[in-house]
Amino acid sequence: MILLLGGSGYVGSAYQALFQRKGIAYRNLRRAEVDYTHPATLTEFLRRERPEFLINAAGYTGKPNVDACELHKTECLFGNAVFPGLVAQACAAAGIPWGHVSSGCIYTGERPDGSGFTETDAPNFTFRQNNCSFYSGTKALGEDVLAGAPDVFIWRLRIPFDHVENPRNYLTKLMRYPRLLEATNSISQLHEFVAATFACWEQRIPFGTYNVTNPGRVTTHEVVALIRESGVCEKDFQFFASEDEFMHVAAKTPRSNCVMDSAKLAAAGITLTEVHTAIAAALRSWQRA
Ligand SMILES: NC(=O)C1=CN([C@@H]2O[C@H](COP(=O)(O)OP(=O)(O)OC[C@H]3O[C@@H](n4cnc5c(N)ncnc54)[C@H](OP(=O)(O)O)[C@@H]3O)[C@@H](O)[C@H]2O)C=CC1
Ligand SMILES: Cc1cn([C@H]2C[C@H](O)[C@@H](COP(=O)(O)OP(=O)(O)O[C@H]3O[C@@H](C)C(=O)[C@@H](O)[C@H]3O)O2)c(=O)[nH]c1=O
Repeated sequence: MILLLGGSGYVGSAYQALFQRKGIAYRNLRRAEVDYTHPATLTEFLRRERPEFLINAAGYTGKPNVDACELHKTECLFGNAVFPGLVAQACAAAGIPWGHVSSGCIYTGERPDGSGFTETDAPNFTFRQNNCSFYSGTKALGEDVLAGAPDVFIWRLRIPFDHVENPRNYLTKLMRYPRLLEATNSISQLHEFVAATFACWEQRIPFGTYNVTNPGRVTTHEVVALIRESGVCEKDFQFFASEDEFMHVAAKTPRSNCVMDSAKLAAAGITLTEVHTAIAAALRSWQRA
């Protein structure tokens, strides 16, 4: 049995859909049922139920976006930085291997030579640099807390999108925001992300940190062009003149926009679709809410 934490959330729901499609036995544990954020409760549960693998898709994101984390710092720090450490302790005590959903939003920009950040590059959008949102700072701390933990995958998801209209879906966001920020990003097709991360366990690739983004990079203008070509939304998309204007008008805290390199995962034999192709495919099978 696979134990899923946070399975009722946006990312967790995609894991549930994957397991149901593949006929994999899993259990979605909810805090309301068993308070898995309480260390002794989680350890006891793991020792009793003995899942073969645990996926931590629980965390604090802020809704509708990370701006909300600036107002809920205690929950954000606990959910993203303290809680992963508690899961690590419980899994180590019970001898359960596991995977943690982290975020690529602990980077900004690209490498000095223009290439994407690899897993060996230190995050540069963190409390250490004092340039980040509270959310990104806590996600980077969560990775710090897990440094050296045994038998854990750290999977970096970035700005998820798929074919289903949803306020959390990047494509929906771009269609609904009154004005857009021009940026270059590596992003993750949500269903490819959950399939690729579970494949890490199924194929028993080495534990460690993996960037799980669709290969390549895409600009906001390119995504908008794909949306318009698809016919899903033909509105006249408006852009901010600069990041300063975006920060002044639409955001409370800086956003991570960054390019990531997913070659480590590919070298382990797990591949995702090239990013423009994946966006076009999502738009081709677009499902309205
Ligand atoms: N959505 C995104 O854009 C991205 C998300 N991520 C990461 O993926 C993980 C899941 O995100 P997402 O699915 O969007 O989040 P959601 O808010 O949709 O779901 C998170 C789930 O986590 C559980 N949970 C446990 N502790 C907390 C807490 N302190 N605060 C809030 N929820 C908690 C809840 O489940 P219950 O109460 O039922 O147990 C909740 O349903 C997070 O770690 C996030 O940082 C990474 C990159 C991008
Ligand atoms: C608010 C806003 C954002 N944007 C841009 C900024 C950025 O490039 C992109 C996403 O910004 P948002 O504010 O929607 O999303 P944000 O909350 O920053 O999204 C993040 O959520 C957390 C949970 C993560 O871990 C990230 O990977 C990412 O998905 O949209 C606009 O173009 N216009 C807007 O009005």
